[in-house]
Amino acid sequence: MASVTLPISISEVNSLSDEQFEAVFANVIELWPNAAKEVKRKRPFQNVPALCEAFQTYLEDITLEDKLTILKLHPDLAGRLAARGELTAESAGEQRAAGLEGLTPEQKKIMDESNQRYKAKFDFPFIICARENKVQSIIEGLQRRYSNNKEQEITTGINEVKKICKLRILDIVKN
Ligand SMILES: NC(=O)N[C@H]1NC(=O)NC1=O
Repeated sequence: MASVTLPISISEVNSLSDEQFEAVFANVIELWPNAAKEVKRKRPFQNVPALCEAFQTYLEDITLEDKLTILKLHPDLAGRLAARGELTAESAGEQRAAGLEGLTPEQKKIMDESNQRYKAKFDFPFIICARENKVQSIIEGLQRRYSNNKEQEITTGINEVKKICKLRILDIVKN
């Protein structure tokens, strides 16, 4: 497969082979290449917003089971994978942008405890679009959203996945 040099334009997106499209958009939803397999069939796209919209619609239309699987594929923020350097490149960049690499020991303890408590209640990790937040708003979100019910948190989590997805697409395709 010919490699693709990023970023690309929307007309280049429309001209990619199916295989190239799947490879380029494989991780716009964390560790969920199935989305690109579906969305490639919706080509051609008029513009970048239409491409983003197709991924958002995909996320709305999948089964509850797939939504839960997607939520569970996300790494904890400032968690074990981050400490081991085992995040995807995308997630590592997002966590860095939010300032999560520079937590004080006290903030790290709060994050660890709050992440654990959240996961014990909902059975999936706390998800927030890190690039639209900073350490303080992430910690506040973790604590505030803990009091929601599971249905609310599935909806909120998937909405955050949509924001993460859109920013990842905008890193790939120039507007
Ligand atoms: N847990 C969680 O929110 N993880 C994600 N958030 C984000 O912006 N990138 C991620 O991997």
